[in-house]
This record gives sequence, structure tokens and C-alpha cells, in this order.
Amino acid sequence: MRDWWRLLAHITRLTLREGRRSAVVLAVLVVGQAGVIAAMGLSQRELVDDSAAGAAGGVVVAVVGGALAYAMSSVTGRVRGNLLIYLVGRVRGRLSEQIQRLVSSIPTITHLEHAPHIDRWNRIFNSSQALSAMPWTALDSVVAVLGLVVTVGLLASISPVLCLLAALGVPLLLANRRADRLLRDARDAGTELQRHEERLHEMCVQPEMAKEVMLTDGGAALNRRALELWETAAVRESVARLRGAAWQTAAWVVYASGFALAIIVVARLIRDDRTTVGAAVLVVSLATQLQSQLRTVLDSLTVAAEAGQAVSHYWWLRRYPADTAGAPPPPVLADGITLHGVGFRYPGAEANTLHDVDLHLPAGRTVAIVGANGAGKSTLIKLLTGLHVPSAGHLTVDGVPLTELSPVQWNARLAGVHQDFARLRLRLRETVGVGNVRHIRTGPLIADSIARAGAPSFDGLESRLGAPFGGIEPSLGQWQRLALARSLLRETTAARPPLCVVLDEPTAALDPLAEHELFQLFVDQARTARLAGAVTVLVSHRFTTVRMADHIVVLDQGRILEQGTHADLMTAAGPYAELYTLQERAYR
Ligand SMILES: Nc1ncnc2c1ncn2[C@@H]1O[C@H](COP(=O)(O)OP(=O)(O)OP(=O)(O)O)[C@@H](O)[C@H]1O
Repeated sequence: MRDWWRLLAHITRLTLREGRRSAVVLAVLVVGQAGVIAAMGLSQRELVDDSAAGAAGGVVVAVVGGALAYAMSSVTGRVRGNLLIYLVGRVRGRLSEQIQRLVSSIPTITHLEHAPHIDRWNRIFNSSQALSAMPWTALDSVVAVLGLVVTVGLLASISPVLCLLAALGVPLLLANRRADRLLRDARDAGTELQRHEERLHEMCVQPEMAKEVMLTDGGAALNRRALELWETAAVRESVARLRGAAWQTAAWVVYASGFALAIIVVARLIRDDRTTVGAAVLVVSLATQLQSQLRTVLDSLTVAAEAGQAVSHYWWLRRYPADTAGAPPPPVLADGITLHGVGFRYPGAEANTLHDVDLHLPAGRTVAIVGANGAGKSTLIKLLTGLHVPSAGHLTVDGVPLTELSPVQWNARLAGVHQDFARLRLRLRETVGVGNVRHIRTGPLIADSIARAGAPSFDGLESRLGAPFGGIEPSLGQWQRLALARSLLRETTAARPPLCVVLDEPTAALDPLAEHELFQLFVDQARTARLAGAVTVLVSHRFTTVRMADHIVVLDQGRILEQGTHADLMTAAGPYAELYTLQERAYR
């Protein structure tokens, strides 16, 4: 509940920041609406009673008062609606931006890969409308409750028995809560199905995946499966809605019976001359009003419940990157990076990917990691770059545990290319410039990185990339070179030189000639990095590249099988020597 109040305060502050004057006007109109509704009811009673008593003056006052209240209600209703749309829309935009920033500022990637985490922040996005409307649903609820108190007071002034009408709101409340819970559970259960369905549809429309799907004619089957998932989620939600509606209908039947009884009570009071016809009109008006007030309270509670469901996810996300504090990494590496008994298991996986890895990456050296597919090479790179945190053991940088360093600052001292390099479909200047956003507009530096990586410059730095955006679509190898250009820009323009350069299969998409050219670049790069004391970690299946490294590590099923220089490993005549000889023979 404390989290709910804190979020309400946060959203209220956001609302005031987005439109202080509009928010104040809206609050006044919402509160004033309660008085307007009471004035309409009272004017009806006066109108009937004064007409019966022949008091012309009273009738005029009641008519004018009633007309004014009605006019106010309808005019302000429109203004209220528009102000609400305006304010909630603005706050929603700001909130989505904040959530987006939070998601992208987390230095690790578990929240982007692990399904339960993805579902959590997706639910926040889906509830952003309800979250942005929180101050107004809260105010609506308070005003509706106050209105209820006034209505009940007016009913009691006719007969205390009529107060029981308000008690019939309790079954309504309970039924509503049940309906909310049913819907919430159905939605929670459907989030995963929905995610699967979206991914299956993506496979049919994203060019990379669609190509294969078309080749195997699997599109129809995938769409059928996606439809089945969607239908399962939709049916679950519909069943939950129907069950909730049944509960609510039963509660409204109870309320309608109470209303009929109230009319009978008033009819008897009139027959016994204990009240006026005006009072009967007031009861009808109040009972109708009570009904709409109860509806407002219930609707507000439904929206509040939807927001409430997202509250825990919201604070989870806010607290997620809490440990971004930490010491800055050393200006230059003196000793290097060391892995001490490092083990790693992906969240939700049944077995470890890395087991008990002890490895020293000396400062100023190039270390190559080799191994079969799935051996754990890229995973090791992800641990080095802090994208994942080891499940066992730890890493140290010049003897300081990586967990004690600021993840953001550590990130700023890394460079390189990941195996699944990004195809950033932006303008060429931006595609490379995001390597160091501070220099995204520094054309000559970007052009230099492009040239050094041998990447294409197309029609200049402002060329738009990506066929889906009407731009040029680079080939796979050209995309990889652009990723390299990004890394080079980072290395040459960083305020401090990188401490660790990771190159995870950086030439996999390149032709042999290009690989040869780029290899020269790596050698130069490693030399520069060496001068700056950086560790260069290279993952490659091409042993001609690997043999140039100062130290070679052979991984097998998440364990280090052997390590040493090329000469050491060849002399040892182990798995490395065997693979090297095989490749050499194949290329001869
Ligand atoms: N995000 C992930 N979630 C769960 N398991 C993963 C994830 N990424 C990789 N794995 C698993 O970890 C193991 C090692 O994968 P990794 O990508 O590190 O291998 P690799 O040695 O780089 O292989 P390759 O040579 O094919 O690139 C594999 O069995 C893979 O299924």
C-alpha cells in the first residue's frame, strides 16, 4: 500500500509539472460536480413541494437553481472530459519515456532476455494509461464517497430506513472486486500467450525470419499457431469478463430490489402524510444519483485496481538498477582482468553454461577464445562486459571485484563488437555515431571510423539505412563492418581509452579478402590497445586469426580444456592442435 501512495504522489507531481493550471481547474471542477449534483436533487424537491403549496416565488427559485445546476453540469462535463484527456495523455507520454529510460539504463540484459522479466515491464507499459490517471481516479473516488455521504444524509432526512439503500452498495463493491480479480488473473495468465503470439507473427513479417519461413512454407502453420494462442488468451479473458459480469448483475439485482423497496417505503410515508410528494421525487432522484455515484466509485476502483496491479511492477523496475553506484574503473590496467571460479546459469535454465572458470586476461595482451558451437564463448564475453552477473565465483579488474565498480563507468571503458551485432537502421552518421553519442554530429571522426573499418560510406553520412525506411539496405558483411566502425569510434573518441575490447566473431560475415584486410586492422588495434594497457578478447572459429593472439583459451562445454600460446598448444598436441591442423589442411 505504501508503494501505491508513493506512486500516486509521483504521478501527481508529474501531472502538476505537465499542466499545473489545467490540473487545478480540473480538480475544482471534479469537486464542484458533487455540489452541482446535490443542488439538482434539492431543486427538484423544492419545485414539487412549492408547486403543491402554490408558492410561485419558491417555484421560480427552484427552476432557476435547477436549470443553472443542470447547465453547469453539462458544460463543465465537456471541459472536464477534455482536460482529463489532455492531462492523462501528457503524463502517459512522460511516464512511458521514464519507463523506457529505466529499461534501457539497466546495465545488464537479463530483463530483456528473461521471459518473466519481459512480462513485468510489458505490463507496466500496458497499464500506463491507468497509472497516468491515478490522481484523477483517486480524486473521483474521494468526491464520489463525499457525494455518497451527502446523498445518504439527504435520504436519512426523509426516513432513516432509506439509509439502508447505501448499504446495498456493499454487495456491489464485493462483486466488483471479484470481477476485477477474475480479469486480472486471466490477463496475467494471458501475457505469456500474447508474447508467444506476437513473436510468431513477427516471424512471418520480419524480413530475416520471413525468408526462411517462406522457404519452408511454414507461414500458414505459424499463423495458425499464433491464432490459437491468441484465441486461448481471448477466450480466457472473455470467460473471466462473463463470470465477473454475472457477479455484478446479481449485485445490481439486489440493489434494484432495494430501490423498489425504498419507493414502497416513501409511498407509505406519503399515504400516512408523513412526507411530501417532493420528498418522493427527491428519493427517486437520490436513488438514481446514488446508483451513478456507486458506479463512479466502482469504476474508479477498477481503474485503481488495474493501476495497483502495475504498481509492484513499476517499483520493481525502479529498484532493479539500484546498484549502479560503485567505484570508477582504474584509468589504466596494471594487472588485468581475472575470473575466479566463475560459473554461470542463464535465468530459468536447468544447467550451468559456464563451470568453475579460472582465467587471467593480462593487461595489454590479446586473448583468443575458441571452442565448438555452444561452448560458452559469447557467454564469457557477456560476463566480462557486465551484461550478465556470474552465478558463482567473481571477476576482478586489477584485483577489484567487478561488482564493486560502477557498471555504467565500466561500460564506458569497453569497446568491441558482439556476435549478434545490431543492424541500426538509422542515418549512416547515427548508425556509427551511437558508438559514442557525444560525437554523433562530428562528421570527420565518424567518416574516419567508417574508412578504417572498411565500411561503405554509401551516399554520404546522411544516407538513410534500412529498406523498411526507404533507405539503402547494407549486406550482412557491410552491417558487420558498420558495427566495427562503431567500436572504432568508441575507441578513438572515448574520454578514456577502453580497458577491454571484445571482438566476438568480428569477421564471421566477411569474405576471405576482407577478413585478411580487417585482420591487419585488429593487429593495429590490439597494438594500440596494448599500449593503453587494454585487454583484447577475440572469439573466432578461424584459426589463422586466433594464432596471432598472445594467449589462447580452448573452451569445451563451459569448461577450460586447455590454454597457452599457439606454440605451447601445438606442442601439447591436444584438441587445439588437432583443430588447427584440420583447418590448415582444408585451406591449403
Ligand atoms: N539468453 C540465453 N538464455 C538461455 N540460454 C542461453 C542464452 N544464450 C545462450 N544460451 C545457452 O548457453 C550456451 C552457450 O552459448 P554461447 O552463445 O555462449 O556459445 P558460443 O560458444 O558463443 O557458441 P557459438 O560458437 O555458436 O557462438 C548454449 O547452450 C546456449 O543454448
